[in-house]
Amino acid sequence: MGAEQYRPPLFSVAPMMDWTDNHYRTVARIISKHAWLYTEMLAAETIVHQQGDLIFGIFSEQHPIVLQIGGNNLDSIAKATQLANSYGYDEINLNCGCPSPKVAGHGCFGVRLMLDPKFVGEAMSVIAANTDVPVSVKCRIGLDDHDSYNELCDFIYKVSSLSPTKHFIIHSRKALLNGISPADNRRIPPLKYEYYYALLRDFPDLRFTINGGINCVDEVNAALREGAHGVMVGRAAYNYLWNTLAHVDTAIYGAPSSGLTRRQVLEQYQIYGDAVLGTFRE
Ligand SMILES: Cc1cc2nc3c(=O)[nH]c(=O)nc-3n(C[C@H](O)[C@H](O)[C@H](O)COP(=O)(O)O)c2cc1C
Repeated sequence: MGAEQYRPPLFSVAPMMDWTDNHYRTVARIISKHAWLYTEMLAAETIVHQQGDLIFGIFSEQHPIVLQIGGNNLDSIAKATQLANSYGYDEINLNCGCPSPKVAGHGCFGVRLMLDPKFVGEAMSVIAANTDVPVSVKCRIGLDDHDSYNELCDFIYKVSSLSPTKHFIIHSRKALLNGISPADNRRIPPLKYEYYYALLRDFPDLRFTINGGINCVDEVNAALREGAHGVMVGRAAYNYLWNTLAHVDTAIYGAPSSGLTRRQVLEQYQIYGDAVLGTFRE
């Protein structure tokens, strides 16, 4: 699909390990019908090992929903994508941004993949060959000393020319692989939105979602007015779930909001909870 036909989500909730799980996504979807929801990163090897409901675990209607895969083994990535097919994800995303020592350290994937754009191109081609839905990459603007705008352009250029990837989500700070914690890696390296906006200018045929430090619907709208193709919100969509999501449908999509009160949201979540409990045999 060419980028001209492909429209990235205007608003999305970021993948967040242990946070954007099935339960979070269920509540988020009750509040907003339009926000795109990303799963936590699921390692390709884990998907292949566990297979099926245990790992994907979508019990409620959560569309539009994007599966984020992590990994560096092409066979596992291919198999994980095939296994995901019957769960009807709306897009498949590859994690090229995680700095955690387990992932980018001895796992050698996550943000470490930014050093090997050729491999990312191959991985994205493998994902695209095994799914019918659009594919995307979520990355940082660089890592350690590899933090020049030229290096970021080189990554985007190679991945997009070697694969059908037309959509990149840019967490607009670099990662530091010097042993600082993942939480500090979301706080210490400064945000450089100028890199993001330069990509919009320099790659007009691609689509870019901005991410990092965007904390409320007003700031989402401001980024869209600046020309962002899409805006992804992470921590604020979790820590201030109601404030962030209750107004998204009207403010961003111009659609009626769910109009539900907090109590009604909780009641609907309870119905879902009861349905899940009903699936367990005593
Ligand atoms: C608890 C937590 C877990 C995260 N897990 C992931 C993940 O699995 N995959 C990923 O690409 N990013 C992950 N991130 C990073 C977010 O997706 C996002 O890029 C980052 O928080 C910056 O956006 P924000 O400033 O809006 O929070 C995680 C962030 C947090 C806070």
